[in-house]
Amino acid sequence: MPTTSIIDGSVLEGGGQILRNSISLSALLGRPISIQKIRNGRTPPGLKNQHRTGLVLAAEISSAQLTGAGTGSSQVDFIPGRIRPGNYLADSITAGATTLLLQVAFPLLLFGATPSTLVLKGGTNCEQAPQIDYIQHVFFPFVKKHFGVSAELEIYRRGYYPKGGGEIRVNVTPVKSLQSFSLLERGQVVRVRGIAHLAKLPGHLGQSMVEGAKKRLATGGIADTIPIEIEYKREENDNAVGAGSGIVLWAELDSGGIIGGSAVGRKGLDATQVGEEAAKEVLKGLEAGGCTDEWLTDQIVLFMALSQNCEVLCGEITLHTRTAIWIAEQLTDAKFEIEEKVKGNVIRCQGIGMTSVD
Ligand SMILES: Nc1ncnc2c1ncn2[C@@H]1O[C@H](COP(=O)(O)OP(=O)(O)OP(=O)(O)O)[C@@H](O)[C@H]1O
Repeated sequence: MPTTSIIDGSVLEGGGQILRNSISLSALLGRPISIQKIRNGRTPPGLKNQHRTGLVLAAEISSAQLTGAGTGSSQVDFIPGRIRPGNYLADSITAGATTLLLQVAFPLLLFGATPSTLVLKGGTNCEQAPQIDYIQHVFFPFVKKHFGVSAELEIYRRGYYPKGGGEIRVNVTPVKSLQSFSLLERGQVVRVRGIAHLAKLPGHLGQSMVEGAKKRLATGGIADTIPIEIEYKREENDNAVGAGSGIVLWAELDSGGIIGGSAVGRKGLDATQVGEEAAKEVLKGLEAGGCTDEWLTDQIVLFMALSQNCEVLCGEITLHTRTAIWIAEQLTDAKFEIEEKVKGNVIRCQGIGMTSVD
């Protein structure tokens, strides 16, 4: 058996991402790990329900021996076995983000021998996590186009904070290996698209989010020759557990890049402001000069490490991105390099060229 790698969960961002990325890599490489000082950068530290659910799901998929994964725990040990593709269900019970459950499980199923299906229950549109529409319209299109992966996502029911109760289904088609790519020109904005969604709230709030977003995009420099297409959708009352709202926008670049921005409705913030907030994020992402926004950048690091040779012009390099790079370099032989440009930053990765075993 390979020796156990010790991962310090308090390093850099010190949050849940360290767990998810290191568990995914451990399972894919068949390398036992012990993660210590879990979420030491957060208050309170230790495992929350969402993280625990993700760990259990990853352990199921990779036939792993998982110990210490109780709520609040500061150390888990994970001894991975064989990755078994199949149909999996995970329920965070709370409004814990389904998208973060996906983040830990998706890379494993991508390298399975046969297709898999994930049914994930919990929050679909929460703060501090990608909204499900971000995964559908920013993350998946990007990884499909550039890494050559294939996945279909259906949103059955939206789940908002605090009740959760959402449900998504993801069909994953496995790959033999990930494509390499070079994306060094930001290019021009072709169009901005978006979705405003709400449940158990008056329908006009959807319209206000759209108006707020459009107005802010226009005053923020999106030329009136660039199409802005934002739809809004109100869930049927019996198709949502709790009330909630939000909006996800994305600017499509002719280079193949995508810049997302989003906001979730909350008390004290009117719907127009929710739309404006999401638009401001897109404008900030565009201003940063990259082909990826700050969140997409940290989310593709693991894929870059598993691919052979990638380089991408990114916007802001966040602590999340630096953390993802740190984990990848701890657990794999991938080598990353960041080059600061006048506008944006190029991340280059000499990856490990992972191939599926079967
Ligand atoms: N607005 C957003 N749009 C897209 N992705 C987001 C957004 N906010 C956060 N994310 C993504 O969600 C992930 C959050 O990681 P983080 O370590 O903060 O996780 P966490 O499990 O919520 O843990 P913690 O509670 O420890 O912060 C990152 O991959 C980040 O890119």
